[in-house]
Amino acid sequence: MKIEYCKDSKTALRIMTEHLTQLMQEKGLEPFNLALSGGETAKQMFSLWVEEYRDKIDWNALRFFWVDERCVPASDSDSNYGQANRLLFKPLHIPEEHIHRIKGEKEPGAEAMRYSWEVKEYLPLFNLMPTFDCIILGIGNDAHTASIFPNTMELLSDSRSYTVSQHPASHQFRITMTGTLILNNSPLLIPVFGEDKKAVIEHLADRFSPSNDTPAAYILSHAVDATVYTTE
Ligand SMILES: O=C1O[C@H](COP(=O)(O)O)[C@@H](O)[C@H](O)[C@H]1O
Repeated sequence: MKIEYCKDSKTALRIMTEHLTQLMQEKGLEPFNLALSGGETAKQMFSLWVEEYRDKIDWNALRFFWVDERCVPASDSDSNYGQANRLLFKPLHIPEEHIHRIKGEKEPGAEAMRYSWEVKEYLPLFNLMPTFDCIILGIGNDAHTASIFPNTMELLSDSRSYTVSQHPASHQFRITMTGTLILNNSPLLIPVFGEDKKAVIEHLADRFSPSNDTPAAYILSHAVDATVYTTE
């Protein structure tokens, strides 16, 4: 695991995006299967991509999938897909057939199974499980990642690809990629910023242990190729 300390969040997102374009160039062949996260960090990233990367990324080569989704309709301001659609896909005219969304409006258990199948159908397999060309992960101020929270640690080693989770405070249902799929040989790019995350960031380099037993610590300790982009 590497940590890149940058002077501000925009610089961190630019360096992360250069890493993404390098991965795209290395793969060469289309399509490039990218899993997106949601939340505030993703909003900043989408705005930057539209402002500065409109002509610098081969958008047509990308196929978009999600790390997690809140179980709400796409029109809800909480929807991770809705946010990406408004801030990225519409401004860049991304074709609908390149977007593989999790349907947050459907019954969560059935949708988690359906999406696991959709991902399996489109992606190459590694260790009999789908593998993405890149996963952009987020980390919350409680050290959750994807929608795997400190009280749903069992989802880190769940053998399914996607399953149902629940936010510990709001009790909102979520559909999340499991730790097993996150760790299935995909490069992980992880932008993490903000005053409210300072305490989490301080522990990012620490190994997963009984005294550091958070979802983020588990993923970062087990990943073969993970880079965190943060501020000084
Ligand atoms: O709820 C979520 O939170 C995490 C972190 O989001 P942020 O707002 O702290 O940037 C995000 O990665 C995840 O996709 C989202 O559903």
